[in-house]
Amino acid sequence: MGPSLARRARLPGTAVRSAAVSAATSPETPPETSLVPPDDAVAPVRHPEAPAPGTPLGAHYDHCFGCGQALPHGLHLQAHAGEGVSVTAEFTVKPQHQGAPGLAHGGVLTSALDETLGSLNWLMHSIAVTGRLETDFLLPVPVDTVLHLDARCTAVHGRKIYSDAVGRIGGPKGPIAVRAKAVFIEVKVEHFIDNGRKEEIEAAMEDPDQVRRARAFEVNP
Ligand SMILES: CCCCCCCC(=O)SCCNC(=O)CCNC(=O)[C@H](O)C(C)(C)COP(=O)(O)OP(=O)(O)OC[C@H]1O[C@@H](n2cnc3c(N)ncnc32)[C@H](O)[C@@H]1OP(=O)(O)O
Repeated sequence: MGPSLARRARLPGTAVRSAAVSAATSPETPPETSLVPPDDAVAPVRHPEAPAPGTPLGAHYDHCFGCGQALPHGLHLQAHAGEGVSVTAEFTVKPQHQGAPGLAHGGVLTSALDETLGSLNWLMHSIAVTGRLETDFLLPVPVDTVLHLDARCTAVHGRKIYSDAVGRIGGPKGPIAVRAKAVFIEVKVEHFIDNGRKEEIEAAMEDPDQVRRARAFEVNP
């Protein structure tokens, strides 16, 4: 039998060293923004026309990796509006989401958290993108598991929207398998129009369904 992973000798050249130059402190890279809201941050405000608690939010864009139904390998995450600025969501881990054999890939779990956190913006009628997202992986998540996600916005400071989320397994009250904190940054719709690939932007803007067209960019009609 081979050595256990823990006992395996370190490969040549893989000794842990501290980086000589930190990308975060190089002149071109802005410093990391804290995930803790500053003291003068304000409470998030639920938009008066936000969907009532319990309402399914549906997919904001058919081709979204997180919630779209058009991608067979996507997460097909189903989110529901909660009280205040909160959402719940479910994501079932499928074989195409594996990292280690039979277990969900960590990046996929982070995507599920990102998508759930992103849908909070719909309740505030703001358009925002993920600026920073930090995930703690607490339990392995096997294939076929339903991940029960719960996200809430905690504070707003200028364009910065602070939020956190947990993902539980074994039921909505089960143990926390993953949790995340995030800062989303409010943007204008031009963020997508100017940066997205032309084909998809044009197709989304030509959608005759006004709500679907608006939701592709999470802009409330
Ligand atoms: C339609 C919705 C789909 C939802 C899908 C799920 C969510 C996603 O995955 S979105 C995709 C992933 N995210 C991205 O692609 C974003 C890429 N980044 C960018 O485009 C830009 O860096 C962007 C827009 C975040 C910020 O750029 P810019 O508008 O120039 O911001 P800038 O004026 O420098 O900063 C504004 C504030 O935000 C803060 N900030 C900027 N970037 C970040 C960041 N990455 N992390 C944390 N804070 C940040 C700044 O410190 C500043 O704070 P303060 O007002 O206190 O000084």
